[in-house]
Amino acid sequence: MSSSRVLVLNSGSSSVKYQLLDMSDGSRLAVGLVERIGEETSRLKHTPAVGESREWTGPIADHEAALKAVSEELAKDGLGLDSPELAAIGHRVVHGGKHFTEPTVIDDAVLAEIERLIPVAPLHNPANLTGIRTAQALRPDLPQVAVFDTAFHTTMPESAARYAIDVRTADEHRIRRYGFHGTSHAYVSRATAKLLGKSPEEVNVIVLHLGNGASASAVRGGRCVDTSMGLTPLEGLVMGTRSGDMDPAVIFHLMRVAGMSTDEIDTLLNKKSGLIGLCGDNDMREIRRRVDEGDEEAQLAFDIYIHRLKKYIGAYYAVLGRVDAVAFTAGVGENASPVREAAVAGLEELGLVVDGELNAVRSDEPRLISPEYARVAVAVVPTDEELEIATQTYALVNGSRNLT
Ligand SMILES: Nc1ncnc2c1ncn2[C@@H]1O[C@H](COP(=O)(O)OP(=O)(O)O)[C@@H](O)[C@H]1O
Ligand SMILES: CC(=O)OP(=O)(O)O
Ligand SMILES: [Mg+2]
Repeated sequence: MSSSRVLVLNSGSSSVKYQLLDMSDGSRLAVGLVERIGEETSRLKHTPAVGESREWTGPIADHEAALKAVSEELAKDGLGLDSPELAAIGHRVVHGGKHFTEPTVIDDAVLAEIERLIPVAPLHNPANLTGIRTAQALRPDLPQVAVFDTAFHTTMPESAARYAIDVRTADEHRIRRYGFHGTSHAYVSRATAKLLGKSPEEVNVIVLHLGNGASASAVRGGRCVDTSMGLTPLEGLVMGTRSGDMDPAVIFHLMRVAGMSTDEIDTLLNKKSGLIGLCGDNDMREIRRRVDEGDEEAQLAFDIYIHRLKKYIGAYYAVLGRVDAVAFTAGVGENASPVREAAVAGLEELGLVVDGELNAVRSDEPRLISPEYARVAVAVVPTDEELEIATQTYALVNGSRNLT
């Protein structure tokens, strides 16, 4: 029997997203999500390609229990992890440091390196590790592949990757800018070139990945030359719950003047800042609803979000020199037309214009939202991290690296 199926696991801090794909034709056999892991009201939603979606709510204590529940759901559709048709399991791993520039078959040394990087990705790498270990226990015979968020950004020049701090201290503690969401930036920059009818080598693209976590990247001819996240996924844009850029002296001030501990400040900046810290909501739908009702707190949060986004568009325009396209992606970028409109408003002199009618269209397809005359294409390009992880995983276990 041919084995062309790949299971992709994207384990987040309190969720697991998964997809089972048949790589002979790229079709999805099942997709699903377990959220609120560790709470009493964990929720599993499983959607097979054939048949109805199933939902289940109840306590799922940890990522190990979540994966076992996923495996049971798959088995009900005859798609269990014991299937001989499964070729490999692909895992999203958020922090791969400087070392991992390519998808990698996981062995003990790879696991040890992912574990060593926990201090710089405390929300993400532990969940990724549990996902890998549980999957290994269920199918010890199968290749398990790690696809790193950081890999696409390893092409950044030193001038973009280094912080201007003492070189010896930085080297000793491996402090540099790694960047994240790389799988999405890679996929979306290639899909944007395709939308323009060009090859990735021919185009310069600014990718704006705006989900709950958010990051921007500058991609020159298919290679990342700068990105907004740094040592950890805290730097850069305003996010759902993370502050993004700020004067690092804010931290000393909070320690000295507010008497806060390191852990308290970590929680403040990662979980209680960004949109939720500014207005109490981190969901852009809710923020726009409040803005439309004249809520000033929500309006200010929106304005701060847009101001930062616009600064990065300008910065990456300057880094690239010539820009062929600006691509919006992820939950906010794909759905929130007011964010897209506001982010490029006033940038006509840079060749950036959004057409109101095109921007209002709702679709799952990659599409242009700039008028034909515009010098720079503005596009909405849905990301598909799971498909990209499956493609890279399958290519690696099959010995070919041809990505489309
Ligand atoms: N229709 C919509 N309008 C505005 N924002 C949306 C819409 N749908 C989703 N979002 C935003 O997308 C976010 C989630 O994006 P997603 O890319 O799934 O993030 P993550 O992978 O980080 O969980 C939500 O927090 C919400 O703010
Ligand atoms: C790296 C990162 O921020 O990921 P996510 O958006 O999934 O939290
Ligand atoms: Mg995401």
